[in-house]
Amino acid sequence: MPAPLALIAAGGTGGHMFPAQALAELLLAEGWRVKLSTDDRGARYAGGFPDAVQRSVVKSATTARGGLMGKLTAPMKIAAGVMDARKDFKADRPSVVIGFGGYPTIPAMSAAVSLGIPCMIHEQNGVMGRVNRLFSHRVNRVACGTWPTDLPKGVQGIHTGNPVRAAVLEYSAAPYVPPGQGELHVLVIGGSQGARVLSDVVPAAIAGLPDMMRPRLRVSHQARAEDAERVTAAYAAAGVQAEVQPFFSDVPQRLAQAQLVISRSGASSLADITVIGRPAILIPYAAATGDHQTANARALAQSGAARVLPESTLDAAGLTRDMRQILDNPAQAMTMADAALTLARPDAARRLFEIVTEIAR
Ligand SMILES: CC(=O)N[C@H]1[C@@H](OP(=O)(O)OP(=O)(O)OC[C@H]2O[C@@H](n3ccc(=O)[nH]c3=O)[C@H](O)[C@@H]2O)O[C@H](CO)[C@@H](O)[C@@H]1O
Repeated sequence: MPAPLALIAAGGTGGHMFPAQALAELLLAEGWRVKLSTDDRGARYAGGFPDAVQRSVVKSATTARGGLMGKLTAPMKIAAGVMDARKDFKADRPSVVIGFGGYPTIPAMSAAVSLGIPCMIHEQNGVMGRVNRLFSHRVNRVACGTWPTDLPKGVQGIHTGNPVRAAVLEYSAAPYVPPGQGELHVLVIGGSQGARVLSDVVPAAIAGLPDMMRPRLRVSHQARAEDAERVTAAYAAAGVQAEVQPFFSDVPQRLAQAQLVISRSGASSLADITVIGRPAILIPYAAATGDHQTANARALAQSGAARVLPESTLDAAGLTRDMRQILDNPAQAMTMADAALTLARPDAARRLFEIVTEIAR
């Protein structure tokens, strides 16, 4: 008998793909076969998936954003995608279908529901996304990465946490070195696509730190390619050593080394920060659907793991003050790092796997 097949559907941003990758890694380790269904945008984030994961790139409704023509043709594209998925499922006979949200999951989730294949969704955020909402009443289980989560009426969620990649787990609860008299490592990350606001405000805030502190700083700043030059110049002008990249492939190591993290509050970024356990200043993306990044950050703020700065009141001087309160205060930094660890769910992938085995046919 061949090993059971799990069909994982995810797409759009890295935010949906990274937790999917974590579950795929565990399923393979447990002897399952895994197939990933995503669209061409999601496929750009599939590089980290193990080679053993089969890939299927679906026609997705993401093109619905492509102006009036895109909107008019979207229903047809979705219908064609569902038909393709139904055909594939009849041939592949997956034992279970797991959706991680995003438009590219519509074909797989629709096909699973209509063919009666056991299926579940994982919602990463503190407010459930549009596509997951569509299916939340029709799947066998709803797993939640953030807790509490704003779910549609009548939907019961199971708190699993957001699974993190194996590379993050390697540094799970790695000892924290609080800020002292030596080098001070600051990691600035904006999510899978970077964040312009961090490039606008963080270098200016760092330039406002005391003369005695700046030469000791070692900043890793993720900036969009188009912002990289001015960010690099701003750090150089402030006499601060900084590495500026559009995407750091070694974020887990950099997190482990950091005395302080400044970040958006995307679900996986927060999962990484809590699993490794580092103090953070969080700047939620105000335009995220349902303001879910503010909801994501709430538990960290309430437990004292992070300071949360709303974008509407963000300014360089205020950020400088918040940075100093952490970098000048090792005991406070240590307390924040410990509080982050109390929210960690390093076993999130395992919890998801348990639900998978419970519902699989
Ligand atoms: C702008 C936006 O709408 N973002 C959403 C998107 O997240 P988005 O894709 O922006 O970001 P997440 O924070 O969820 O994930 C980013 C991941 O990339 C890693 N990383 C980041 C920078 C870097 O240089 N290298 C690197 O490896 C982080 O450590 C993290 O593991 O989907 C998430 C899950 O639905 C949501 O919570 C976010 O609100």
